[in-house]
Parts: sequence; structure tokens; C-alpha cells
Amino acid sequence: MPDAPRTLVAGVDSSTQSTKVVVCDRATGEIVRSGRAPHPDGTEVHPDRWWEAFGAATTDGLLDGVAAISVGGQQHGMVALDESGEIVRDALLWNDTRSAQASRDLVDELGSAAWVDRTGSVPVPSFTVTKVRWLAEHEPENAQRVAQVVLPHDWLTGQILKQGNAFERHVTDRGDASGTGYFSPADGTYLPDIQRLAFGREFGTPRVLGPSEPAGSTDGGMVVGPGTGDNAGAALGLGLRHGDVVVSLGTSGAVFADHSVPVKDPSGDVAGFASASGGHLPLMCTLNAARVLTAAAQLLGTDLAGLDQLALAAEPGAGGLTLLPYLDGERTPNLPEATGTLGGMTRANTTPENLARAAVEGMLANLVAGVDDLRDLGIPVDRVLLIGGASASAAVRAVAPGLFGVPVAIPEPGEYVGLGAARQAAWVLSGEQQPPSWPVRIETTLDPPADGRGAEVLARYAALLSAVHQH
Ligand SMILES: Nc1ncnc2c1ncn2[C@@H]1O[C@H](COP(=O)(O)OP(=O)(O)O)[C@@H](O)[C@H]1O
Ligand SMILES: O=C(CO)[C@@H](O)[C@H](O)COP(=O)(O)O
Repeated sequence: MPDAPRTLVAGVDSSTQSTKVVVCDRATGEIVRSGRAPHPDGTEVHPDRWWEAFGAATTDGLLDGVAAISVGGQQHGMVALDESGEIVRDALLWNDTRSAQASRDLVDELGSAAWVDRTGSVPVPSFTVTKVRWLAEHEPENAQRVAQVVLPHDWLTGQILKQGNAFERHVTDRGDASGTGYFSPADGTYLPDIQRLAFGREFGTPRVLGPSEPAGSTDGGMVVGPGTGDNAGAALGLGLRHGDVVVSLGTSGAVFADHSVPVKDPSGDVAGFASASGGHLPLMCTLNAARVLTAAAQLLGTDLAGLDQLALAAEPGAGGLTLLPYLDGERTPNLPEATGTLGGMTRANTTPENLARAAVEGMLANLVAGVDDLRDLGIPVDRVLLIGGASASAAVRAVAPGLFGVPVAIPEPGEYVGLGAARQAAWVLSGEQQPPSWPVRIETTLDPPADGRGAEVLARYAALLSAVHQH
């Protein structure tokens, strides 16, 4: 007798550099097929480019027979819509730092303690709330046209849904809404007074759906889930357990954990986001991760494989070279106007090998602070799970355990944001209380060496940071 046809679900990761789509078996999570397409570079992008990438990634019937779909998307991006749902201007992305002054002003006006209390986070230029302030101040004509502000995943979900009127089409979830800066993750409600403070008036927001509440279905009958932010999606895809901390090395470096209660960090380094499963997702994020390695490879006239080889040929500590990797400014620490700094150069240590190693060590040292911050807030750190594009780097894998100081688990290569979105879609379809349990396989776990070299690297990194930015 032939096997019963299996039910398929799809998950989308519309992240900074590309769209990735995975189609999975609803029961097991096994990936049956997948597609991807790049996004243009730049920190402002017309949302139509994401829709085109979605089309290219799902071409040739990738979604044929799919029963449900959910979208995970890069967080915070401001997609401003007018009365008829048309895009007012290119979306300003999470890594666009033009709202640096707006964020300083907003923090001064309300005070960081009140921001943390009301929204769970102190807004940095990544947050949507600072982008709407920038729009009001710098593009008043565009600001006047704004009827609603949605996030990248909300907009794409609306595009997939393509039903109802333009406003009903755009829905969101607690996870992504918590990154706007005008939403309370603790209460699950928007904050109109913060909208007025930032924008001078209120504006429309997408309806916040529950973690497994359907948003509707397409004309073809495919159920559409609420979707979520990309990091919340990855947390769902990894099925995090107590003591797991994720370090995601994509365009952003993100450090986060699944937590049952809201976390409030008065320093603002850890954002108190919500998760996609009804809980919380304390998260530290940097603007500089995988692309630090791309830049270092370019500087050294090699590719990423060549950079790995060079970095692995150097001694730990890169002979004393230290890189503050703030090539795109930085978010944590909050230094939006910063640039990178290479410290400790001598005639003896300025070799390609040491420079490659310093790029890997600097990128990771920047994220060690996030793991420490989570620990300081009472979140257990038993192991780090390394995901994202740059987790494939052999040099990153070699350096990470020594710097994080805990076992580093490398899940099997996979698109964990897309997988999390697919798991959400399966959850929506099931109508159950909990998402389906899909196995996550760990490829390898790397223990920290006992040589203490990681501590030396971190001490030199801290000294350079304090010399350059905190004197
Ligand atoms: N083997 C590798 N070594 C280092 N970086 C890599 C490797 N493979 C991919 N990357 C980098 O990963 C990044 C893409 O990762 P991804 O997690 O998809 O990013 P995003 O989600 O921000 O779009 C690119 O910058 C790419 O250069
Ligand atoms: O701003 C954040 C988290 O707060 C970023 O993590 C973005 O969500 C973009 O993620 P990637 O494209 O790097 O995955």
C-alpha cells in the first residue's frame, strides 16, 4: 500500500541579506525542500524587493501542496503605509543608524528607567520608535502621509494573505511587536502615549495575534500563521531548553535565551523582547557579525575559506592584535557613530594570519558581553548554541569555546529561523496547546580549552574598548 501523503508546512526567513524558505513535514520537521534568494545591500530597502525575493525563493512550485506557512523576519524595520496601504518610503532597517540622535532624545525625554519599565527595553537606533521620530523630524511630508507602521514580517504576511482590506491584512505577534519600542511585552498592548511622544500623534498598528492564532488563509487555501521576528523564530526552531543561550552570527550578532518571565535591564544592553511561544526573549544584539569576516577577507585579498585558513594558522591571541569590530557603527555597546579600531600593532605581529584571527576574536569578543549580561540578569548559561551564516566558519568554531567559556553546541546546519516559522505554521494547523515536538540534532559540542588564553583575549579587548571609547 502506498504511504499516506504527508502534510507539508513552510517557514520563511526574510532576513537582512536574503529570503530563505523551508518546506517541512508537519509531523517530524524534516526539511523536504527549500529555496533562497538574495536581498539588495543597504540599510533602506523598498519592501517590494522582499516580495520579489520571496517570489524567487518559492519559484518552481516550492509551495505546492503546502498546508500552512509562517514568516519570520528581520526585526524593527519601519514599513510606513499610507491610508490605502501603499508604501510611503523605503523601509528603514534595524541596522540603519540615522536615528541615533532621535534615540538619544527619546531616552532623555522619558528616561531610561521609564523606557525599560514601559517597553522592556531602552531604545537604540535599531528600534522602530526611533525611526518614526526620525521620519517626523526629517521628512514631515512623508510623516504626514503615514497611516500605519508595520514590520517586515507583518508586511510580508499581508502580501501572502492578500485578502481583506489593507489594514486587516497586516497582523503581527508579541515577539516582533516587542521590538517596536511602543509596545509593552509584559501587558501585550501597544502604548499610544509613546507613539505620541515619538511621532507627535498616534498611528495604526497591526493586530497582535496569539502564538498559534491563524492570520487567515490564502485564496489557494494555505493557512497563514502570525509569524514573528527572526530571532524569536530561531528560538522556536531550536526548541531551546533551560540553560541554552543562542549566539546567532548573521548580519547581526544576536545573543538570546527563552525565558518565562520578563527581564528588565536598566543598562539597556539586553532588550526585554517577547518570544514566539508566549514567553520572553531577553536579547543582546550587535550590528557587526558575519560581515566583519567578509570585510577582513576582502582586506586580505582572500575569500571566507582563505580567511579561515589564515586565522587557524595564527596563535590564539593573534600575537597581541585586537580588533574592535564596529565597522557598521555599533548597537551594543551603544556607539552608533563608532568605527572599527585595530589595536596592539607591532612590526612583528602585523601578519595576515594575525589580522584574520583578530577579526574572528574581535567579532566574538563583542558578543561575549551579551552572554555575560544574560548571566548577570539571572539567566542560566549552561551552553551556547551557535547558529547563523558565520557559524559555518572553522575559525569561529575554533575560537568560540575559549571566549564564551562554556560548551559550544553546533546544531546541524540548517535555517533555524525558517524552521521555527515552519514549526509555528504546524502549530497553527494543529490547534494544540503546544507546538509539535521536532527533534533538533547537534552536530558537535566543543568544550572550552583549559589554557586561559580566552581570558587574555577578552582582557585585551576590554582594555582597548575602554581606552578608545570610555576614557
Ligand atoms: N563559512 C562561512 N564563514 C563565514 N561567514 C559565512 C560563511 N558562510 C556564510 N557566511 C556569512 O553568513 C552571512 C549570512 O548569514 P545569515 O545568517 O543568512 O544572515 P542574515 O540572516 O543576516 O541574512 C553572510 O554575511 C555570509 O558571508
Ligand atoms: O535587530 C535585530 C535584533 O534585535 C537583528 O537580529 C535583526 O532581527 C536582523 O537579524 P539578521 O538579519 O542578522 O538575522
